[in-house]
Formats: sequence, structure tokens, C-alpha cells
Amino acid sequence: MANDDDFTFCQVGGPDNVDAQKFAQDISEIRIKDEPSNDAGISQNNDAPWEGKSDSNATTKKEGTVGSLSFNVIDTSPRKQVSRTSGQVASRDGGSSVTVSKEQIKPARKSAARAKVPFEKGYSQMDWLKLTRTHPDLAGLKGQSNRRLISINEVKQHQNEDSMWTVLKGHVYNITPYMKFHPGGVDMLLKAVGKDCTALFNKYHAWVNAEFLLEKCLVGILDDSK
Ligand code: HEM
Repeated sequence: MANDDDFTFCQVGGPDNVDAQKFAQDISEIRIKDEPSNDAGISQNNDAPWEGKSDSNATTKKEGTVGSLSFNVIDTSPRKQVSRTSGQVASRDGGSSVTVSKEQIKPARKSAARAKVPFEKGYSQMDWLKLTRTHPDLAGLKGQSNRRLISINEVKQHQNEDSMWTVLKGHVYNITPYMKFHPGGVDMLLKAVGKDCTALFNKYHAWVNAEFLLEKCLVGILDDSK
């Protein structure tokens, strides 16, 4: 829209947006002659930048003119999950401005099958945090520094029940004590033993803060010079 008088704002609900809501209501009855009309005289459009593209999240967009002004009203009323943000919207001719908040529709998270394993009594994430705070040597360092450079060959040697090491994001961890606490189960975590598990880790849960969870299991830094 090249017209200098064009402006766009959102129609929203909520007690703190009475002005914007009233304004939106006042103009919501306006129809556009040339536009092919549907039942409500509303043109469906999904091109607002904060919209999701799925049908369930569809928003309505009304366009029209008042005097020399043309406008869009984008109704983003919540269908499902929403988050709120707020901001200032002003007409481009420098005229009055209204503070509105827009209902931002989050795309629903894809329902990938989750394979979380019910934890055994005493092996919840809370139990793990307690253990990391109280155990004197979870990594099994026996006084050695955890800044030591460790080769991948040395990591490969730690694949037995008593000592299971893995590499994650350049850090070498002794994950033996974490095994039964892993929410994805022991079998899954066993796939990490003796190798660099960064790709696997990111595939399943890149969001997990392993640096924090495994802080006390750090045995050294991967020496990738060889
Ligand atoms: C080595 C460090 C790892 C840590 C600290 C870790 C930690 C976690 C945590 C905290 C969760 C719960 C996630 C949530 O509730 O959102 C989880 C779940 C899970 N993890 Fe791991 N994990 C590790 C490695 C791995 C590896 C290597 C695999 C695959 C081979 C794996 C597979 C899974 C699966 C399948 C789940 C359950 C599904 C899910 O929550 O989405 N994890 N892990």
C-alpha cells in the first residue's frame, strides 16, 4: 500500500485496550464495494507477519476507507494458545497514536512422539540435582583437573559399567552416575557411551541444558587436535 494515509492496527480484547477495541468496533461494519464478499463481508487473509499459517489459527482481515484514510483491521482473536505483546501503532501522517497489544498466535508445537521413560523412585530430575549438590566426586576425578585435554581414543576406552564417558559439545563427561536419571531412559543414553553424542543429543532435545545438568560429571575437554 503506497498511500501515505494507510495504517494498520490490531483488534484485540482485554480491559487495558478499551480505546483500540472501541475504534476497531466502530469501523468493523464498513464494507468494501469492489471486493468479492463472503458471508460476513470479510476478506480472509493470512499474511500478517505474526500469524501462524495453519487453518486453525486463521485470522480475519478487513480493509476499507474512511475519508482519505484507508485501513486494515486484523482480527487476531485467540483461537488456541496465544501470547501477548504490546506496542504503539501510529498513523503514518503523524497523527494520533493508539497503544494496542496484539494477540500473537503461536504455532502449536508439532506433536512428535515423546518417549520419556517414567523414572524409578529416587531417580527424578530433582533427585539428580540433589545428588549433584551433595556428591563429592560424581565425575570420578579423584583429584584430577577437569580441564584436562582428553583424546577421543581415551573416551572410547570408557565403555564399561563402572565408567561410561561421552563427548558433548566439546566436553567430555562421565555419564555413569546420570544413567538412571536420564528421562529418555538408560537404553537411549547408552547410545552416547564411548563417542561424541552431540548430533544425537541435538536430534532429540537440543533445548536441554546439559552443561548445567552434567556440570559435576565433567572430566575434561575433548582434544580435537588429532
Ligand atoms: C548426554 C547427555 C544427555 C542429557 C544430559 C540428556 C538429558 C535429557 C533430559 C533432561 C530429557 C528430558 C527432556 C524434556 O523433558 O524436555 C531427556 C529426554 C530424552 N532424551 Fe536425553 N539426554 C542426553 C543424551 C541423550 C541421547 C544421546 C539420546 C539419544 C540417543 C537421548 C534421548 C532422549 C530421549 C528419547 C528423551 C525423551 C524424549 C523427550 O523428552 O523428548 N538423550 N534427555
